[in-house]
Amino acid sequence: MSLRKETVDPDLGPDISPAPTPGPPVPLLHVVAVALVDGDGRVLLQQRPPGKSLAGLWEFPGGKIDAGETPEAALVRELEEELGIATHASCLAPAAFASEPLDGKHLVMLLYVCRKWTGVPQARHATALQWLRPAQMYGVAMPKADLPLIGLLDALL
Ligand SMILES: Nc1nc2c([nH]c(=O)n2[C@@H]2O[C@H](COP(=O)(O)OP(=O)(O)OP(=O)(O)O)[C@@H](O)[C@H]2O)c(=O)[nH]1
Repeated sequence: MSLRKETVDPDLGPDISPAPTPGPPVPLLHVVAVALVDGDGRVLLQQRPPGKSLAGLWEFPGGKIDAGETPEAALVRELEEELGIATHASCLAPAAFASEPLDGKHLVMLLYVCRKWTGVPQARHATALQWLRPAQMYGVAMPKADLPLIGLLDALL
């Protein structure tokens, strides 16, 4: 027996979303990432290195949030580790998020925008770096979770 109440909102119409299916809980993978924006409105992408999952794809710098870490602290740490640049939590503006199944888990990725940092980004972990305007990202090979973020950045920046 379905416990769902069948309602028809006159403005929204019937709720046609599938009933939630009971199943094992899905582990969430909490990730932070950033659109670093330069003075010309271009955003930094880095290429995932061979040997890592999704190798060869272009992504926003960032990584997993460690246990006990705030998202902002994780991003400041990742930017130092991956690119050798320094920024502050106060320079990270929440912008968008991605939610996508990934390798048996469910990725929840918080995307920030940052326009202020010190140092010149270096590819310490990535194969390569490139600066692109959001409109130029539509043809770039990026992780599936990132694709809805391109249009959002295009509208935002
Ligand atoms: N940084 C980043 N990760 C992304 C993006 N899109 C996306 O699906 N991911 C996924 O989010 C996860 C981030 O993990 P990661 O492996 O980069 O994290 P990490 O730097 O902590 O690496 P490590 O655990 O190997 O040390 C990966 O599964 C990656 O594929 C993105 O735009 N940026």
